[in-house]
Amino acid sequence: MDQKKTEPGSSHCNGMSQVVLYGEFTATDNIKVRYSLCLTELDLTVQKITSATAGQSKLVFNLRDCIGCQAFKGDDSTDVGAYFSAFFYPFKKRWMSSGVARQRVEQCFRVELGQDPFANLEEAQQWARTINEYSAHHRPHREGVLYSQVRQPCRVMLLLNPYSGKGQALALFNTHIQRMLTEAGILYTLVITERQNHARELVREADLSQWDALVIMSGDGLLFEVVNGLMEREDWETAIQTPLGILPGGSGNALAASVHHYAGYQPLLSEELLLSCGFLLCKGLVSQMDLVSINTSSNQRLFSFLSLAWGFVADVDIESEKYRYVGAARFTVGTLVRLACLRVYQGRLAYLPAEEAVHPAEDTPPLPPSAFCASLLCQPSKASSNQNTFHNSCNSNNAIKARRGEAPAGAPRGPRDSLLVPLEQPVPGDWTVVEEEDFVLVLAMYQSHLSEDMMAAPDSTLQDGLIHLYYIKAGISRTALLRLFLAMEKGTHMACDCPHIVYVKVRALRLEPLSPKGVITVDGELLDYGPVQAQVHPGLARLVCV
Ligand SMILES: Nc1ncnc2c1ncn2[C@@H]1O[C@H](COP(=O)(O)OP(=O)(O)OP(=O)(O)O)[C@@H](O)[C@H]1O
Repeated sequence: MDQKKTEPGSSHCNGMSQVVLYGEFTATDNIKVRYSLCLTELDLTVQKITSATAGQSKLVFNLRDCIGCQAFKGDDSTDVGAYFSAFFYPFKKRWMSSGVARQRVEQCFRVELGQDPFANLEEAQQWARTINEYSAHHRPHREGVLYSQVRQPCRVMLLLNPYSGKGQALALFNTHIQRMLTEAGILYTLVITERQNHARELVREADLSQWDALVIMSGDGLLFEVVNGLMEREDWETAIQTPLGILPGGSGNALAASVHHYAGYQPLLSEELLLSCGFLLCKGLVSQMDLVSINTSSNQRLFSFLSLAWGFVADVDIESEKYRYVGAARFTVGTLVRLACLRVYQGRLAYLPAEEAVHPAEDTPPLPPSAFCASLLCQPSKASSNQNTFHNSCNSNNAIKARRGEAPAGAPRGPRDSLLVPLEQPVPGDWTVVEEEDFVLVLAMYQSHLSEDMMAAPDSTLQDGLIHLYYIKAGISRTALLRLFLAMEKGTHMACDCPHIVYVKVRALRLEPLSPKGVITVDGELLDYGPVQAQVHPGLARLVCV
């Protein structure tokens, strides 16, 4: 919101863009207070014109900051006037601290052109309609990013994990998000998850034609469930195109922080980040998002939107679960604890450098269900050779389905991993095999943030078709490692000139841990420990963002 002085009695707008609507209305609580309103394609200028206050500052609201405008009749049936309210969330200086954050500003006016209540309501509706129309026009121009708009009026399934973060997601929804959705005219159904995998099962079976977006208010773990639930559907190709939205309610909130960062805003934490993500959701712009397929030797195939981690980062993520009550600070506590007992992890790492790869988008036709089954699921499992009845019947059912050209029940589907060969075979010749076998961590990122305050991959964007691979070689001192993690807050860790950290942009990778025990995480969730390989699939999903 800008504040500009104007000449007494002046009623013209900024003079920069064409005036779309002009009108004079009163305050809602005092009809003696009059305002002139001037709407252009870019902003709404509000100026008090009451004689006693003439010459006061005028307020200019940028329509880019507007999430909605509504017209309505007053509660009093004898009132012939009508009303309209516009809802803005401009960046404003924080109270008692530096920096800016989005803050809510409502502008409500009373319309009384004459004694005809219908004419008054029509005028209010015209203002609301026009403000909504021009607010929706604003689309950022970012190279290589194509935005579309969520269908209007928008119907959203909002999935909320009540136990995520410090267990306050529902309270935060009630205090911060509910009102915003109403202001933006978004129709939503709130689903509170009851158990692990509830969201995954729900989206696997849901009639997606009922929803224009699936929004997750939780940590990254619940979105991971939703992505994989969508990819397990027979119609995965269209299902995964359902726009996804993220509202930070967890402790990591890496995707939410990344989305906020991609919009070009200063870093925000906690409720301020939530308000920013709520605002982006209400604006409803959608862009493509890369997914990475993760394949394990235990025949797991998963789709990941955030990260694959082994070593220090994965250990901190899992071990710090017990400090959940401190919220986002759990990672700091976990990092300090693990630093105190720093470990070296043995393994082999290989990758396909980005410049070597044929762009996977040009080379990834959908995987025929039978081909997938042949390559991954129908290999005899240890369980089946142990005469496990459930697995035997399951495998034979799957084999029958494979012969019929159907995918096995519950099997992840998705595009073919054209850059990968089976884990039992050596990596292709154009891959780079890392010489070292002793690591402190391996971290593959495909979003900028690892948590709200850790910008692990500052160069990453939503749809760059890249995996940003970092590894830290053994031999790094505790102090140097701590310095790297502190620099990660601003994404300046590569400027630390640490000889132990390596960063490469890749399209696929393989990791074979040699240490008998360890932790591998995907999007912060535990993966079966063992050899794993991954390939990026550019723009496979869609995300509400700017
Ligand atoms: N009602 C529930 N009860 C128990 N677990 C749940 C429930 N709903 C979801 N989950 C699971 O809880 C796990 C953690 O969820 P989520 O990632 O949303 O929160 P978080 O761990 O606090 O956040 P972050 O990933 O940002 O740290 C996920 O594996 C999810 O499947």
